[in-house]
This record gives sequence, structure tokens and C-alpha cells, in this order.
Amino acid sequence: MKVAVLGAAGGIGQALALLLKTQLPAGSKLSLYDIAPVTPGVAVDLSHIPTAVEVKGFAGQDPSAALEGADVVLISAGVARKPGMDRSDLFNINAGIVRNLMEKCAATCPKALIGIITNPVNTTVAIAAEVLKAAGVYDKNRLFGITTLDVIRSETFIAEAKGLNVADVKVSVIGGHSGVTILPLLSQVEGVSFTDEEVAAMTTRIQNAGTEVVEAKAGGGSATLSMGQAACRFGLSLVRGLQGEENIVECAYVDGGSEHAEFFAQPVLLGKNGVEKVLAYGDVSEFEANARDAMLDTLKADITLGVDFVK
Ligand SMILES: NC(=O)c1ccc[n+]([C@@H]2O[C@H](COP(=O)([O-])OP(=O)(O)OC[C@H]3O[C@@H](n4cnc5c(N)ncnc54)[C@H](O)[C@@H]3O)[C@@H](O)[C@H]2O)c1
Ligand SMILES: O=C(O)C[C@H](O)C(=O)O
Repeated sequence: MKVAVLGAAGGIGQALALLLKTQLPAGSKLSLYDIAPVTPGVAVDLSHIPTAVEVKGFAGQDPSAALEGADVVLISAGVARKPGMDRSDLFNINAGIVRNLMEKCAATCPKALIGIITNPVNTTVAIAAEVLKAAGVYDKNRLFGITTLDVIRSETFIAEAKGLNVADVKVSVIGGHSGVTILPLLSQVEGVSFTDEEVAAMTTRIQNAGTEVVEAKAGGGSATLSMGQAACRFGLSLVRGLQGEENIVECAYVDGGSEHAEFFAQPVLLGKNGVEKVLAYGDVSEFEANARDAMLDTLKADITLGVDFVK
């Protein structure tokens, strides 16, 4: 199994690479690419960790060598927010970065499962899809916006608030990955109940958690370590699915035939071809139904921005 990380010298990329080096199955290959010249050095550094995962690093303008034979590609290349910015403010720089990297993926590893981390995810995933379509290699089951950070935040915050063992807390987060498009389905969390006030406050906390980190880092970037963990969890789930393990379910932002929008985050069953089945997200409360319906104009506009950028 070969996993490529694009943006591997960055805050997320290095954390993710470390976790993958220690957690990928024995015999895996880890391929690190970034425009930063330090990237081969990051790979050398990681290669001294005694696990049966081979690491190679590539720098420069062309990621092709890093992508050759990749089964999974995780993309965190791009710029991150500073205080006062929305994720959409990253579009001007990150849209072109994702488009260019996806052109290389389409040419070099068109069958790979591709997970997009680079923000604004609601839009960059649409860009990725359009590039793959233009190259004639689009398979909607192989492209994912990684929204796992919203899931692990929800698990953490709910466990803290309710005094639960976090390992027992399971939460679906649907919609997209920014502001009101992030919708945790608190009504479905087993073994806990929330007052209306708690639901409103917890939903807002989860929606604003990225900003919480951006402000706490005070100009030093956005979430990197928690995102490294989230991307590792998601990447390992993709690998497990590819290896034929059953019942691997993660929430992800996919082109899954949703009635709500062309791309929509919801639980998906993963398998040997990526998305095996898009799962229904189940019954929702009145609060959640209203929040879901209220997000759709924003989400659709985010998607259209990406489609138009490529077309
Ligand atoms: N999906 C999520 O939940 C989530 C969470 C956190 C951050 N993010 C996003 O992830 C992205 C990366 O964040 P970060 O904190 O790692 O930023 P960072 O600045 O620390 O790292 C970004 C890396 O991308 C590299 N890069 C830039 N252009 C490149 C290109 N064309 N090809 C290859 N590499 C390139 C840079 O050299 C840098 O090493 C940001 O857009 C951020 O908003 C997403
Ligand atoms: O908030 C950001 O800009 C980064 C990321 O999307 C996050 O949710 O932490």
C-alpha cells in the first residue's frame, strides 16, 4: 500500500507523516511531497523511526515521482488561516494549488483514493472533481473531502461536557467543512441528552472550533496536530477499506448523490474501491433539520465557486 502526502513539510503534513510512519501496516510505502526543499530531509528524519514503513521525500515543482503507484493521496498543500480570515479567504491561493496538484494526480495515479484537506474544503473538492472530469478519469467513489476533524472535535467536546469516556462517543457530522455547513448530529449521540440550550451552544462550539485554534495560535497558523490525527484516522480507514476490511465507516464530504447538494458530508462505508456505499445519516431533530436546510445556499455557492474556477 502506498500513501502519498502532498504538503508534507507543513504543519499538518509533518504531523500526519509521523502518525502514518508509526501506524500504517507493515510493508507500506509513505511518499512525502512538498515544494519546500526540506521535504527529503523530513523523510530522512522519519526513516530513522523503527517501523516497517518505507519513507521517501520529494521536493520541487513536480509531484509526479511522489505520486507514481500511489493507492491513497492526502493533500494538505496550501496556505492556512490567520485571525480575522474565513476559510473562503484562502480560495485565491489554494484553488490554483489544488487544481495543479490534481492535474498531476489525474495523469499519474488516476485510480488512487484522494483525500482533500486543503481549505476551503467545500470548494477545493469541487475543483478536484472538475479537474478529474476534464481529464476523463473521475470516479466519484475515489474522491473525499476530509471532515474527520469535525468528528473528532465533536467526540472530544461531548465527552468533556458529559463526563463520558471519549472512546465510547460516536457522532456523525454532516454538511460541509466551514461555519454553518458543519452540522453535528447531537440528537443521535447514544447515552446522552442535551437541553435545547446545550445543543445550540455545542453546535456553535464545534462550528467555531477551527477559529478557536486560529485565534489561540495568534497568527501562527491553524489546527495542525489535531488535523494530523484526523487525517491519519481517515487515511488509515481508506487503507483498511482497500485491504478488504469490512464495516469501515467514516463521515466524509463526497459526491454521493445527496438530495441536498452535489457534495455533502455524511457517513460512508469504505471498501476496495473507495466509497462502497453512501449511508443514510438517519433521523434528525427539528433543530438539525432547520440547520441543514439553512446551510444549503452557502454550501451550494461554495461548490459552484469551485466548479466555475475550473470551467
Ligand atoms: N480539512 C480540515 O479539516 C483542515 C484542518 C486544518 C487545516 N486545513 C487546511 O490545510 C491546509 C494546510 O494547513 P497547514 O497548517 O499544514 O499549513 P502549512 O503552511 O503549515 O503547510 C502547508 C504546506 O503546503 C506547502 N505547499 C504550498 N504550495 C504547495 C504546492 N503547490 N505543492 C506542494 N506543497 C505546497 C507549503 O510549502 C507548506 O509546507 C490549509 O489550507 C488549511 O486551511 C484543513
Ligand atoms: O479553521 C481552519 O482554518 C482550519 C481547519 O479548517 C479547522 O477546522 O481547524
